[in-house]
Amino acid sequence: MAAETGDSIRVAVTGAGGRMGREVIEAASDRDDCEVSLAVNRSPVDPVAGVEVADAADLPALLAGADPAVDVLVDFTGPDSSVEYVAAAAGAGVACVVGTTGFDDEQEAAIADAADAVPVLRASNFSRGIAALRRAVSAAAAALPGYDVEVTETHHNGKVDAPSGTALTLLDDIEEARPDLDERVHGREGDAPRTDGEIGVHARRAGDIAGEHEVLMAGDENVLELTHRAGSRRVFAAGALDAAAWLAGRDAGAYDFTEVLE
Ligand SMILES: NC(=O)C1=CN([C@@H]2O[C@H](COP(=O)(O)OP(=O)(O)OC[C@H]3O[C@@H](n4cnc5c(N)ncnc54)[C@H](OP(=O)(O)O)[C@@H]3O)[C@@H](O)[C@H]2O)C=CC1
Ligand SMILES: O=C(O)C1=N[C@H](C(=O)O)C[C@H](O)C1
Repeated sequence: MAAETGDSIRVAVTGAGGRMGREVIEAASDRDDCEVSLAVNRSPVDPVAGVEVADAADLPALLAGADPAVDVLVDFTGPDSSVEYVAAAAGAGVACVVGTTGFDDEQEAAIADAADAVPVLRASNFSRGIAALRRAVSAAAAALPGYDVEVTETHHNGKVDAPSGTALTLLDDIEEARPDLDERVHGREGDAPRTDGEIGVHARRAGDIAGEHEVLMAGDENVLELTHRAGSRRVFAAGALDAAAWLAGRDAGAYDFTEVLE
């Protein structure tokens, strides 16, 4: 793998005109282990950090004709487009790092199918801090049976999906540690007393907040608040490129970001 051999991997970026696409391209320009050899976007955009951005409709042909070949595609777009881009990469034998969130079950399955053909690493959050938060939340949930749990996420006012993919991942972790918690209640209004088995879920949208996640656990006169704040989107771009360098050259299959951090 690049990190072990010292070689630089060739990365294709989809959504190159987006918040994260731009961050990934800019972050890659400061690294020795990867270079962006292909960037695409649905709508026309000017070059990003000196990288020309092609029409996303041409991605299959561009991947097939790339010489040298692209090693890893990095995708931070939207669910319907992400499925298309990952299928194009799989068809071209290109590994995929997928950061897009908001997939429905059918779209999740389509992304998973690509792992039959190429290495696929999908993560709702590419920050090391959230990986640490997940471990802390799982341990706390297991250590505090019967406690009430609430999850709150806060993001910039341009975020489309709610709750965040990270919040959904945290909810999965909590429910695995606390099987008695089996109902997700999204917001509250009117006459809405807490019921047994529920986890409250809240999504806030404001300013250009990169991403904050808080898990509250309360019971027996104890209150536990576990919180992660991303200082900027650079955190996620760095993690995604770390994942790309780690994934390049591996066998086809589904991989997890926690493996990259080991
Ligand atoms: N896993 C992680 O660590 C992180 C994940 N994310 C996720 O990445 C995704 C993109 O976030 P962000 O960069 O802020 O979004 P933006 O809206 O800023 O960018 C989206 C980019 O993808 C393109 N795009 C292609 N298809 C779609 C589609 N169906 N819907 C929306 N955009 C599309 C857009 O092109 P065009 O402009 O032509 O529409 C745009 O260039 C989100 O799902 C977000 O949750 C974000 C940060 C970290
Ligand atoms: O849309 C964003 O910005 C982010 N989305 C991801 C999510 O939905 O969890 C990750 C991060 O919180 C930023």
